[in-house]
Amino acid sequence: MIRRLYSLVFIRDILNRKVLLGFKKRGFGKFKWNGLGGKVHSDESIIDGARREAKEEACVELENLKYVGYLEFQFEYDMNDIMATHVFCADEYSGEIAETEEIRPQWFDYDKVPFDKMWKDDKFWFHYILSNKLFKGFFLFQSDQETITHYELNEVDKLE
Ligand SMILES: CNc1ncnc2c1ncn2[C@@H]1O[C@H](COP(=O)(O)OP(=O)(O)OP(=O)(O)O)[C@@H](O)[C@H]1O
Repeated sequence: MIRRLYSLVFIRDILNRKVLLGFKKRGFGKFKWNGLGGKVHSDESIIDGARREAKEEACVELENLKYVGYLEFQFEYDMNDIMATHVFCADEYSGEIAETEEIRPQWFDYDKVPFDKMWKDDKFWFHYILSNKLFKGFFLFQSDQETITHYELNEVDKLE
């Protein structure tokens, strides 16, 4: 079994109850809204990977990242491969959020998150992002990348 490491980052505007999502213009998850993030490189820590992706994808610099969730994704077309995704939140940032060739960033009200244009698992765990709870989950998708065959999801007290 191969576990590949990924980061996924949600920037929150707590005061105005908004969350920043990015519209993916190319690659895996193309034309879906998601957090910022991507593959963790072999020469960096997971949190540094999260910071790097936020900068690369939306030109934003993040200091205080909170580790909030761990998600594993598996697809029936390759049962030997697991996408091990470490999910982070950030409530402050510096720099100016800007569109890049990969991502079009946009703020969404907490109650207008576009779940119908996101990965199908997102609506199961997104409430944890908005309520400051820690979570762990596993989602098995059919090869169409749209149908969830099986999932497990739990709130946890701590993440290792
Ligand atoms: C299946 N259900 C899913 N639900 C929610 N989020 C999902 C996801 N599956 C993948 N993700 C996230 O999507 C990003 C892909 O990253 P990805 O574009 O492959 O990485 P990276 O930017 O390094 O790639 P390239 O530079 O294009 O090679 C990464 O944050 C990863 O955690």
